[in-house]
Amino acid sequence: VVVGPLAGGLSWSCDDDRVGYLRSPDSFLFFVDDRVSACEALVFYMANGCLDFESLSEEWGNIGREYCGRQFKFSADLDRDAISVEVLHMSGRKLLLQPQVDFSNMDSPRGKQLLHEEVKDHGIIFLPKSKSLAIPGMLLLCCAVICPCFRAKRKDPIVQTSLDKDLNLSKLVSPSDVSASTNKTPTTTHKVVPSPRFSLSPQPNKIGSLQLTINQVIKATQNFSPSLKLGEGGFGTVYKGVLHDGSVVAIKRAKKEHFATLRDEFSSEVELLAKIEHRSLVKLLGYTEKGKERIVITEYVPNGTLREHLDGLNGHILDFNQRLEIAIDVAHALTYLHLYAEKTIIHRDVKASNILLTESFRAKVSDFGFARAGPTEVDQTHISTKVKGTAGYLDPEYLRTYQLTPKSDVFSFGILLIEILSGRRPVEMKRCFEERITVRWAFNNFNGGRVSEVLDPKLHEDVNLEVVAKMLSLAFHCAAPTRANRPLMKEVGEQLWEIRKDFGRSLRSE
Ligand SMILES: Nc1ncnc2c1ncn2[C@@H]1O[C@H](COP(=O)(O)OP(=O)(O)OP(=O)(O)O)[C@@H](O)[C@H]1O
Repeated sequence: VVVGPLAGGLSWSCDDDRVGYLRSPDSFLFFVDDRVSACEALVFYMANGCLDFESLSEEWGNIGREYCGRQFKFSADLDRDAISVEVLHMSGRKLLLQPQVDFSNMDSPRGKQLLHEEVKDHGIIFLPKSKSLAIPGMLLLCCAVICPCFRAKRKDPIVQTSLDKDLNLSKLVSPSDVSASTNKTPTTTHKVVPSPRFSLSPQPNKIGSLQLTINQVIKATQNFSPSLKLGEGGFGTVYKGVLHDGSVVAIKRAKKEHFATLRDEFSSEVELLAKIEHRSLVKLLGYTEKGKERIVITEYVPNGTLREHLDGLNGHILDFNQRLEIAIDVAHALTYLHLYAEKTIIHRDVKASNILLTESFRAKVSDFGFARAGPTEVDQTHISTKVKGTAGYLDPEYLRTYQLTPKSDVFSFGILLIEILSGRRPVEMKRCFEERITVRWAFNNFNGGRVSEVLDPKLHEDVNLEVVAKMLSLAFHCAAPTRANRPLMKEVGEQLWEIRKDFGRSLRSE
């Protein structure tokens, strides 16, 4: 990705790369061959201590250069053994690029935490110069740049088939499915301590509030009538069911032919669903098993999937406000799963076709077939498990290391946010090469100041572009290649709330 040295410039080594740069009293220019990866490269080299810190002296302080459509200001703080990179304001994107992390008191516990955690925020990246932070070489960069293509090559992403079902990816599946690990990696810092605050554990012998016999299920679905079929997923077929009291439910029937392999997923879904209760999560109502039938009964959500609505299949185009509300609902649902359920729950398959919409276009996250309980011990940073999820939404770090944390959901959410804004699927193979990987295409447009290009052309309204830019910026933050650089889901929700306020203000000032 990085080529150099430049004519008349300098260069240094970073793993296998030679990093070229030019510097003058007032400029600092990296030379890379790919605009998209340039910022990632910069962050990567800094994170790995590959910048030539030794030659970094006072004279290097406060030098800047417009770069990637942004203005980076480098400041060496040799006393603190650290370097900061500040993104300066650019016209038109002032708010977006405002520093969001206050480093004024680096001696505070939070300051120390930042110093040691290698935190990147929108406005400032503050990195210790210690090389102990070294992250496995170019893999990180590859994840940022190549990984979307990597996924696309393996599976036609238009099909959006779950990886677990994708034979091409079976090689990626770790033999150790459930081995919890307490191994720490230098980049893993957010420990998840589950709070029992909203524990809603059912009786062990009674899952859900609705106990139906198989015969009642057959009656409710008119013997699994095709006319009541709502859809089909990897684990089974979903039917609309009408109970004797007239209430409507969704009934998911496991496919018999895959029953043996699906048993785990089904029971995982049932166990996890039974423990959660949130308005933006599809509620488990009951579970029935008899012989080779496994039936999950959930709340019926009547208005189709988010993906269908983005495609305009229901004859209705979601307006910007509805899209923002949907993003907020999903963020809240995931925050609940990560923080407030009895155990930390990682959904692992956040995508537009797993977001169901109510009649008033509020979102409910569904499909817990891949969901896993997250780390349970305080010093446990991740669990090691098979890679499961859907091509295009998969966290590259999880794909590479098999280490699962709630940040994998954050990555998928970032991809989903771009999907919500653009209407495009994460990978669209029928488009020209530059536009196939939606996150990359969006990032290019964003950096080129062409925010409006990213907006779904089906949206027939004038949306304040600063609001769109903020949402995009948040999406890219979520989809950072390494989990340490992603926000927590709770923070994502908080930022979306702020964006909603801005959006409201922008409407009032029109
Ligand atoms: N609770 C529900 N209410 C209404 N419709 C539902 C409900 N659950 C699922 N559906 C419909 O059934 C379809 C299949 O759902 P399911 O969760 O089994 O699979 P999927 O998420 O589409 O695919 P996969 O499981 O392979 O990722 C959904 O796309 C949706 O249209």
